[in-house]
Amino acid sequence: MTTQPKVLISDKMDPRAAAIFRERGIQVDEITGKTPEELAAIVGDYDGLAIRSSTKVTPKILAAATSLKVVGRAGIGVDNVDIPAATARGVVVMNTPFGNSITTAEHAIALLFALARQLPEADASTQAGKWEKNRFMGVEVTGKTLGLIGAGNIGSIVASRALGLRMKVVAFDPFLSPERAVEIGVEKVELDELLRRADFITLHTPLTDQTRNILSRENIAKTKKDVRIVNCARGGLIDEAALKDALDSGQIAGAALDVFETEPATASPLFGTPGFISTPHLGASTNEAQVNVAIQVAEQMSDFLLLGGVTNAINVPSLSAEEAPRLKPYMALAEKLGSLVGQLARGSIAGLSIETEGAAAELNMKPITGAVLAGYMRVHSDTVNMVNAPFLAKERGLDVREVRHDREGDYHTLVRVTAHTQAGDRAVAGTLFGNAAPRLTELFGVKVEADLAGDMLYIVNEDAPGFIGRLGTTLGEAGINIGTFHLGRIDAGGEAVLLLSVDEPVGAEVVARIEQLPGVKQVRPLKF
Ligand SMILES: NC(=O)c1ccc[n+]([C@@H]2O[C@H](COP(=O)([O-])OP(=O)(O)OC[C@H]3O[C@@H](n4cnc5c(N)ncnc54)[C@H](O)[C@@H]3O)[C@@H](O)[C@H]2O)c1
Ligand SMILES: O=C(O)[C@H](O)COP(=O)(O)O
Repeated sequence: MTTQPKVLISDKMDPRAAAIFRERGIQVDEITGKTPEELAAIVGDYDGLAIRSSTKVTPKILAAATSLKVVGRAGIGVDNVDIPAATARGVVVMNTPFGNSITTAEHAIALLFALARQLPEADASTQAGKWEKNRFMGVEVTGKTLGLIGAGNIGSIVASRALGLRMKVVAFDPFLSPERAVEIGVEKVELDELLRRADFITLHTPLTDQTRNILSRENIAKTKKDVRIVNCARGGLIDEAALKDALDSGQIAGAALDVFETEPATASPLFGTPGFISTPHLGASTNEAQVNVAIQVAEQMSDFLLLGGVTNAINVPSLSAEEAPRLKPYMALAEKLGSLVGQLARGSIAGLSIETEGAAAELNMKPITGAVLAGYMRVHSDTVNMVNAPFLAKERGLDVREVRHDREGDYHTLVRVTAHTQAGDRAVAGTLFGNAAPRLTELFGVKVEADLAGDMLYIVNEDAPGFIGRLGTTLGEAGINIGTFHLGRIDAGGEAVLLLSVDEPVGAEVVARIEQLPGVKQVRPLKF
């Protein structure tokens, strides 16, 4: 007799989630508001953990969750889940990528109006018995320019609403294709131009290494005087101290934050600053959105626990039980190649071609393509997964081609990913050693043999004597240990490509020092 799976709902969720679990024969407990220690003490009993943003699924919680098979996030952001730790423990992490997008976009628009007309201050003043009609002079939004940082699901909905308000929308998003920009009615611009032109700025990116502090002190200083800023995405996208200084100095006219660097934000230097508005991470808090995400997460988790079906998983591909063992190493290879292309991309990529050769050509290509796209797009968005990556690629106008070759090549099995850019085609390829271990074999026309794992460093330099010694000294002086070293070149004395694995990330300062070495053309830290 099979035992009934057990799910713990550890954050406040619409009751429909628990009802669905029960209807499907899953035991469910709703225990919310626990400290990490209290959660660690009880989580070991459960096969599934259903959460929103309050529960932090840390390595400690995962270590205590000895029966856990799936974490279901009723919402979008999974930055409260340690994905590598969950993956290492074989725990599937799934989210509901679209259920609360409209609601969050509407909150951004609500905050935009609240800033434009100083609604919270006017309300407080009126209810305090003052009738300060002359104190609150607002601005119209009609005809104003909205700067959208991040034009994904939520950003594009915000754009549609802003266009309806007769605003002009300019967007900065490296993944936004020119065609998609036209489709959603925005003008694609670089960040500096957005900062210079926008009367209102709204942020809709995940928090990644690239987006952290995207509104830094330096960038806030580049904004148009009297700009108004809205953040309903993630704390950490804006330098909060710099925001406070810009409000105090009058550089910016207002700022509305739904999300904070540290949450719950029960104290902040921003509180009480004139022109500052805040809400306690309410972006997704409407009845409609909470019903959507609760139903969706409970259905997805039940399908997984009862039937093995995988939908909207962040860390595993959707696969049938028969295909899984053969495809698994290929998907690891494909994801690494996609990630390599994404991390080394310069400028906009119009399309990707994915080719298979030898044994790989006999397999179902869809999961391989999904893994390439997930690796490629995850560099910029932690919400991309195997299931939604192909959909998002299509939506954003990325031309994806799959080619299966019958020919025999140098390797018994090969996957090649070619990025089509304005500057030409750039290809990377890899094979499986022992049918299991992913190995890079070709990097932009240069033959290499390298694992893609952990922290790495990519360097292009002029092939000349003495360089490797100077590079070793520079890394050594920075206390960075080299793990493996792979060198490839087309011709002696021409251009050489180096791929190093290093024991710790190479920071911006060390990268700058390497860039100063004679003959160096490009340096890029990579992470796999
Ligand atoms: N406040 C809330 O309650 C609430 C609710 C839902 C979602 N969110 C957050 O909103 C954010 C956006 O969600 P989404 O569903 O639109 O995600 P999404 O993945 O659909 O869109 C994110 C967009 O950001 C872009 N992007 C990535 N890196 C960028 C960079 N360096 N510069 C500019 N753009 C970049 C991506 O290309 C993508 O188009 C997420 O962080 C999510 O967690 C907050
Ligand atoms: O990423 C999300 O979906 C939002 O931040 C919503 O978070 P919440 O579920 O805690 O409201």
